[in-house]
Amino acid sequence: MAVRGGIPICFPQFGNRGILEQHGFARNRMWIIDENPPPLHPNDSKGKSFVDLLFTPSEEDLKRWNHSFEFRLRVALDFDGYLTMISRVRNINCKPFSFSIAYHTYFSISDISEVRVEGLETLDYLDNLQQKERFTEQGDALTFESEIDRVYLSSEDVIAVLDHEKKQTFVIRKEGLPDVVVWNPWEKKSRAIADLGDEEYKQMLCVDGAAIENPINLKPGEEWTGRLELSVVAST
Ligand SMILES: O=P(O)(O)OC[C@H]1O[C@@H](O)[C@H](O)[C@@H](O)[C@@H]1O
Repeated sequence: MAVRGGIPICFPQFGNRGILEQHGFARNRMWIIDENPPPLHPNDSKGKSFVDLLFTPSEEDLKRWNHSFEFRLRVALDFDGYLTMISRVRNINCKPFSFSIAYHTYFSISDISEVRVEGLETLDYLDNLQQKERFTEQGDALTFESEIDRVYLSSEDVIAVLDHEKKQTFVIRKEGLPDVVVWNPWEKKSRAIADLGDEEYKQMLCVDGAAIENPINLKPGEEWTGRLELSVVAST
């Protein structure tokens, strides 16, 4: 089962890079509201509407991935339309563990042929369509003419998804998330995905802030923080 839209959290595994189900279990679990989370910086609350969520592994999860953790997620929206998602993962066990994470962000776009992505030029990437082999991107912004499923490595922290037809640009700002996944299933794979209409690939593009190539290591008691901020600006 997958969540086909919004921003599913892939954790503690990305894709099939591990022993767990595709993209890990966090996206298919119930998170609870965290009434009293450890404080964040005051700027993360000021002028924002937000909710704090908490996910801890069930007995069943622990049988398959034997690491106790607390995953806190703040989802905040401010008056200017900035959406911020702050993840805090704490190791509450007595042994270290490592994990991967991706904010699997589905952007709604006018038409895949009208969109380009800036910020990934000249980077190395792992191509999931070619056994995760490593390639280097050319100097141009990314445009789309066929299926794409890549993990771009160690990018700058600002990526832009420009939509010519809608005359708008999604701006992705990320911290603690060095990698960027770009995914569009295109026509053939869309037909095989039960919860995606045959033509819906044209109106979607996933661009995820992620930490995949180098998993994050947490010693007992340590906490990792990652943040993703999305905004939409008018463009020509
Ligand atoms: O169908 P799922 O599990 O939501 O995954 C969708 C896609 O997610 C992408 O992030 C992966 O790179 C693709 O390989 C995968 O097909």
